[in-house]
Amino acid sequence: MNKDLEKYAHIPLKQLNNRVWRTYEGGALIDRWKKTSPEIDGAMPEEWIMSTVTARGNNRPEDEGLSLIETEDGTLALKELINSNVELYLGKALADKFGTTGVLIKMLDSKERLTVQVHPDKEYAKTVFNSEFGKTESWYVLNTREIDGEKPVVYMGFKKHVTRAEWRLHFENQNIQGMLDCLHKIEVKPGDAFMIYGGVPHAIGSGCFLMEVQEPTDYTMRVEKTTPNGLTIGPELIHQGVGEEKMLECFHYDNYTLDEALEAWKITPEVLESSSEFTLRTLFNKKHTNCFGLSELLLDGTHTIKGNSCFYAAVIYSGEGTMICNNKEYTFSQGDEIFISAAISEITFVSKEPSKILLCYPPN
Ligand SMILES: O=P(O)(O)OC[C@H]1O[C@@H](O)[C@@H](O)[C@@H](O)[C@@H]1O
Repeated sequence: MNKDLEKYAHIPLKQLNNRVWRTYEGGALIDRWKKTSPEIDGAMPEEWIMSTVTARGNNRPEDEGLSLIETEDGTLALKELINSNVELYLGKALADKFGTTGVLIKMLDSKERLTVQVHPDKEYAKTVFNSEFGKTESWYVLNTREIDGEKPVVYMGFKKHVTRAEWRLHFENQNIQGMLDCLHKIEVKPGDAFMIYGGVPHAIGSGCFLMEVQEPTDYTMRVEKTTPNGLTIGPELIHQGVGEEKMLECFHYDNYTLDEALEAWKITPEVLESSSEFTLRTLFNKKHTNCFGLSELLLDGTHTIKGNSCFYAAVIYSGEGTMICNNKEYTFSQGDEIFISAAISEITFVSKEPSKILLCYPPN
């Protein structure tokens, strides 16, 4: 424990940009959101937020994915700050239960379709990876673009006719169109929100800029050995070292009509509180999962957020203003990613321009 680092638990902490390599191309809309130019689609299509976990890629830097914070003591990993006093930063409940943040947040922008994939549920994660966390995730679509005339879509869930044997055959034959035809294809627009539980097959189509709040692991089982852009995916990234047979067991072979799929996974946001100065909406909450939460604050004035003894992250999607915290004033603006530790009992956000602030919560 480093006592000197405890002081940072009492101020809002802005993280440095934190782009991560993936197998798919994209990222121009992350540049646009960050107001950096030129806006470039490339191999770093994700921004990882409040990350205390590293990314799994081949021949990539060992600490890729870890969030860094600029402080008076220099640039420090968020993980190091938290470890200086886990209870102070994360809150007692989380400190006792996991000892880590328990959540990972990403901004993801796809120029090409991602590979068809699945993530572990908690049971698979425990038995196969000896991990407390699987990778249940959620998508909140923020912006879209049409790429090569293709409407933005996502794929999820097995259609009614799909069997385990058919899925295996498509994998063995690398029949990508066959795999895509097994899944429901859903056109998306900004504001759409989906839960993607561990075990559910899915793929994000091209042209989706979304926020993903998820369990904090990077376990992805991919069934495509070549990406749409022609990149070869090595065995390690196909099955994470557990072999193809075990990889195929990660899927839940449940079948859905399109209506059943939408009913199970598409979320309707609900207004929690509103006034002439703000609207607070919940997207993902206890009704959907206890792994994480996401709310959205639309601010045109002042609103105070009381702490509830756990940390959260405020991601500024648009707008600018000030935050008043422990009698000091700090600025916020579009593109900021702010860690607010459990030690902060309240923060007052005052907008200078109408602002959209995404509030991401840990497990509850
Ligand atoms: O398989 P690649 O292209 O690396 O993409 C992996 C990405 O897939 C998405 O569906 C999400 O699960 C992201 O959290 C993940 O980073």
